[in-house]
Parts: sequence; C-alpha cells; structure tokens
Amino acid sequence: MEDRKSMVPKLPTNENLTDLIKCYNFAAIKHKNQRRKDLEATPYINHPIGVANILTEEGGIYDLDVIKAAVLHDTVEDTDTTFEEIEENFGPKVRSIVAEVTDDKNLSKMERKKQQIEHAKRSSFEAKLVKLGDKLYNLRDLDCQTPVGWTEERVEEYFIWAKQVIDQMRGTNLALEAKLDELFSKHILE
Ligand SMILES: Nc1nc2c(ncn2[C@@H]2O[C@H](COP(=O)(O)OP(=O)(O)O)[C@@H](OP(=O)(O)OP(=O)(O)O)[C@H]2O)c(=O)[nH]1
Ligand SMILES: [Mn+2]
Repeated sequence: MEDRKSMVPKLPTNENLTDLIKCYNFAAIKHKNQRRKDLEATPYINHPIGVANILTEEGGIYDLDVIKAAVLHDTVEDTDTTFEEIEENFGPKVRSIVAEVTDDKNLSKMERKKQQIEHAKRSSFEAKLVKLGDKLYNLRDLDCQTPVGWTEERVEEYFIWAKQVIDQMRGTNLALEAKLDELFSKHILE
C-alpha cells in the first residue's frame, strides 16, 4: 500500500508569493521600533506597505521588483539595513531601485531636498514609480493631519517641494500624477 504521506497532494511552490512575504517580513522587522509622526504614533511599517498598495491598487503596477522596492524603500535610509543585505535577499534590481530612492543622510537636510529634485529627472522608470507612491502617501498624511512638531508653514513648504520633485518625473504614471495634482491644487496657491 502507498504511504499515506505520498498521497497528500503537493502544492506547487509559488516563488513570487514567498519572495513577497519575505520582503514584507524583512521590512516589518527592520522598522519594528519606528513610529510615524502622527498623534497615534502609527507603526512606521504602515507607510511602506501603504506605498506598495498605492502602486498596485491605484497605479496598476505589477512589476514585483518595483513592489518589493516600495516595501523596502525606507529601510536603508531609516534603519541599520545595508544595500548589501537588500541585494543578498532580494537581488540586484531591487537593490538598485532602493538605492535610487535613498537620501544620503550625510548631507544636510537642505542639500538632500535639493538632490531629490535634481535626481528625480534622471531616475529609472522603476524608481520614479516608487517616488510617486511615496510622495502620494506622505502628502495624503499631511492633508489629513499635521505631524507632531510640524508647523502649518512646514506642511505647506513640503507640498511646494514635493511638487518640484514630481514635476521632474511627469509622464511616468498618469493615474498617480492626477491624484498628486489634486492635492497640489488644494494646497499650493498659484
Ligand atoms: N507626512 C508624514 N510624514 C511622516 C510621518 N511620519 C514620518 N514621516 C516621514 O517624514 C518624512 C518627511 O519629513 P521631512 O521633514 O521631509 O524629513 P525628515 O524625516 O528628514 O524630517 C517622510 O520621509 P520619506 O518617506 O523618506 O519621504 P521624503 O523624505 O522623500 O519626503 C515621511 O515618511 C507622518 O506622520 N506624516
Ligand atoms: Mn517613504
């Protein structure tokens, strides 16, 4: 008689699914001690997960390397994660997208803000998508609530700066850009 074990149907392994779960798990562990700057101190991981969700649900983007990069986009900038670790676990493509959207924390805040505007234009298509999702998520947050310690003026300055970044990458994803434009016209007086 056949061994009972061998009669259990074997499910096909779904590499895409397991890779994606590994990616969410990696980001959740890395951001575990970090909170957003809202009154409720929302877990930081809500942000990268939300950015990935904007890309799939609103941007119609299904490139897995882009989605993984969105989930991981703040790990190197804000935690002890290295680019080598990203490459070891998720490959060179994801590493390079994450690298493109990572600010150099050695620079002054003003210099970093200036560099984002300059880098936006020559970024890859994939990095631009992550940037669009990142900015849309953060601007929606600002539209609903002023982060703890921020003045109204700082919020409005962020809108003006974010528009300068987005204006460098027009024609990347029209659906996401239209949603960003609604927020810009609400907050930036021409
Ligand atoms: N709107 C908003 N932002 C919050 C909140 N909590 C944390 N952040 C993060 O703050 C950053 C925006 O604030 P800044 O003053 O520009 O940057 P800072 O973190 O260097 O102080 C964003 O970083 P980032 O994602 O790396 O984007 P960016 O620096 O490219 O804008 C955003 O994710 C929150 O409650 N609301
Ligand atoms: Mn971000």
